[in-house]
Amino acid sequence: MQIDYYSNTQDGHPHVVKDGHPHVVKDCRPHVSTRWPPRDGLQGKAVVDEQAYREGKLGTARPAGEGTSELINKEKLSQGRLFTRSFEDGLGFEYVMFYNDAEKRIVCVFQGGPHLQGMPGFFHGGAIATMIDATVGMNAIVSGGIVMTANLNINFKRPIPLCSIVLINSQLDKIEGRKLLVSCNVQSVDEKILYTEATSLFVKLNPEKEFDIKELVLKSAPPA
Ligand SMILES: CCCCCCCCCCCCCCCC(=O)SCCNC(=O)CCNC(=O)[C@H](O)C(C)(C)COP(=O)(O)OP(=O)(O)OC[C@H]1O[C@@H](n2cnc3c(N)ncnc32)[C@H](O)[C@@H]1OP(=O)(O)O
Repeated sequence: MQIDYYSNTQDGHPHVVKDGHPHVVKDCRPHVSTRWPPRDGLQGKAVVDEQAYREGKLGTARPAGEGTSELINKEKLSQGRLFTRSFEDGLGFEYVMFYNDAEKRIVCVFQGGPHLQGMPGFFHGGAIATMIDATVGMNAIVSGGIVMTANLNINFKRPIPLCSIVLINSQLDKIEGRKLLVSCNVQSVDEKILYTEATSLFVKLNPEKEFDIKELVLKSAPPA
């Protein structure tokens, strides 16, 4: 068995496991300790300035002493959790993903809980969008490495009943340089109802940049 992206599967981090054919992507438990951004076990180029992160400087808009407020303080950052793993068991996002490496696609079996309600009795559109982003995002990550969502287009065709089980079928369509185009649909388990369709664009973070995530945080800081 080969473990990608995260070498430590005991620490509560999400991780990707390649396990023969089809490859299986498992998002590990317990979700309550899942943290983002990842700090341990990330293979390859670090995207976070570890020292700055530990010292709580990562989210500082400007160097201390210039009278600027902290964007994100160390304590709050340390409480970070993967959004889809931030609910109590059964109340939020319950899912497992199966990755087929040969076909570059993921099937996600998703059962949302009652805290994802929008219109009474149906899922909130944002919850559906989150699960779509997580699935196409994982497809892009396992296909291309560290990426961020640049564009996500969703057509909601039918409301999805709360607590029902659905399939999210995701497919890598094209890679153009740093851009990965991934499409997906959401269907009932018997594949008779098409609930949602989506297309997405993911961009691989620029390898020329030294601190990608840090730079993004700093760029996003509101004016002092
Ligand atoms: C790592 C291990 C993880 C392991 C597991 C982790 C946990 C499990 C996670 C599950 C998966 C969750 C997945 C969620 C992922 C998010 O939700 S990410 C959060 C939402 N996204 C964001 O906040 C991104 C905000 N945007 C940005 O930071 C920047 O715009 C980007 C996307 C990084 C791109 O910036 P850049 O690197 O400077 O790229 P840039 O040079 O501007 O553009 C590159 C190319 O893309 C094109 N492009 C860029 N944006 C667009 C756009 N919106 N439309 C069209 N084209 C565009 C450009 O035109 C350009 O094209 P070419 O000229 O090359 O043909």
